[in-house]
Amino acid sequence: MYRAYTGTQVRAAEKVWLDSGWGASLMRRAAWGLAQHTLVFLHTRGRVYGSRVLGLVGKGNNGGDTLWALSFLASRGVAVAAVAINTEAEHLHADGFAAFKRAGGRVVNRINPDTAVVLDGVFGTGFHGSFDLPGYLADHELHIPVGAGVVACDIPSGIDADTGQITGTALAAHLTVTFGANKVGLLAGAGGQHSGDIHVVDIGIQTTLDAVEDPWFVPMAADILSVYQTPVWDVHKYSRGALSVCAGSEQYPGAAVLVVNAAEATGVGYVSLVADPLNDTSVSDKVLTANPQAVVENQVTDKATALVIGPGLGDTAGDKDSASSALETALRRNIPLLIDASGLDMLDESTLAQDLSATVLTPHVGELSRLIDRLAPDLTETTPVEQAHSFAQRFGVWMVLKSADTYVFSPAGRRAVHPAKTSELATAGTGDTLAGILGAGMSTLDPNHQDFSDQLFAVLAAGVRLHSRAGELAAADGGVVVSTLADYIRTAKQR
Ligand SMILES: NC(=O)C1=CN([C@@H]2O[C@H](COP(=O)(O)OP(=O)(O)OC[C@H]3O[C@@H](n4cnc5c(N)ncnc54)[C@H](O)[C@@H]3O)[C@@H](O)[C@H]2O)[C@@H](O)CC1
Repeated sequence: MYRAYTGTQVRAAEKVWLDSGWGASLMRRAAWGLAQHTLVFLHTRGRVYGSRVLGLVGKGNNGGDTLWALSFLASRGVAVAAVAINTEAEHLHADGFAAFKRAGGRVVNRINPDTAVVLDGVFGTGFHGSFDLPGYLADHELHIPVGAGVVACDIPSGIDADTGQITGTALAAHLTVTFGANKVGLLAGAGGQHSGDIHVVDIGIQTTLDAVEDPWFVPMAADILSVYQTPVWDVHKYSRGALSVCAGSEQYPGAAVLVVNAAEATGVGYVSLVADPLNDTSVSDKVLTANPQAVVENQVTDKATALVIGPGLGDTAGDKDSASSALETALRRNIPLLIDASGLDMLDESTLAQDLSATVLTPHVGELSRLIDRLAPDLTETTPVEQAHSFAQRFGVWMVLKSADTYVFSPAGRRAVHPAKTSELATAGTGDTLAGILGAGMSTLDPNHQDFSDQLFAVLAAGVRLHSRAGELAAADGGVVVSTLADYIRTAKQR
């Protein structure tokens, strides 16, 4: 996993250096990095010498970076110009503007149609509230040529660097050159859809960022390998994880099939479906047809090392009794427990008062909202991401929030974000698949291990990445069909 930071955290880290007189150096390093990446970008799109680059420049330090970068580009034979946005030229960053003019830069109020690259340097991490940059450009007849590339300085203007929210509108960048570290606003929410390729420029504040106690973590492909790889040779079926699954009903038998298929594809030693075969075989027949190796048991047995409960559960009295007993057993035995979908409706004050340090809730945004209405109506946070973070800490429970992006929150407030990679996973049944993947990973953990919390965090974040990677592979292969997603899990584990 790599670390990403909120804009606020990066600004705080920068301040340490600014207060000791390093401001000008930091800006020059940032601008140098922006210029170098812009040169490479120009090169891939055609020529550098004689090409035109125009800066959209605001009055703050983000504009200052951009003006300095334009001055560096001019020294490589690029024709540079700038438009002052939402301010007058005399209010632009003084040193940056002086360097820009020394380099032969011109302030203009039209965009030359031959412009190859537009640098977006209107707002950076100092942005707050709302701004409509595309609207501003249209109002001032500043038309970005159709073929021009857009390179954002630090962050596309108008994105909240803490959250990725865009309250107004923003220009979508082909490339964002960001400073110090990757920012959550470039990865999450709408911000993630506007930042294009991201390049991080080291401006010399790394030691300060390393000391930040609550960064965000972002899972990578390498985490799938390290967490979900096939174990060493001296294992047996139970030590590889024995997952109990309490899912499916006469009405929704497919949910249980999807959970079990995904768990098997992820790699688990033993899967047991909790069902009463004497009562109703509609679920167990389907699970056994798809997975003959699965076992049907009428309770969570002592062999189980984790339980997934909730997907597709029915609402008959028998279904509810069986699910309550499974939930109670898992909590009493303190095995890792994943509660999804209708299982979330089983939570009440008394469940939430128990030790939930090995329990993971996996709501989507609608389910989270219902959970909060029912069990924490006094939460003051307003966005689902903040609410899930707060809910996890209040009740000492793990949360995996499923939205376009997926978020992981630990009871101690540790947090990970997996940015949306494909919208193809927004389809019924993918949540059941995720539950199966995470359940398989959780079944290998021992809640009494001293590193359990770190291990569970890694299992959840890497599992979310694995699920997404499977979706990406399926999408590239013609589209996600949930019943075959498990096949792509196997492939995703190997790459
Ligand atoms: N000072 C330094 O040494 C460094 C600065 N850096 C750059 O500085 C940027 C941050 O610079 P600033 O703090 O000057 O802030 P910005 O350049 O992001 O914003 C500039 C101005 O816009 C105003 N503003 C904010 N929201 C607005 C809105 N909705 N409508 C209209 N005006 C609005 C702010 O009040 C501020 O005066 C970073 O993103 C980065 O590009 C980095 O290069 C690192 C080093």
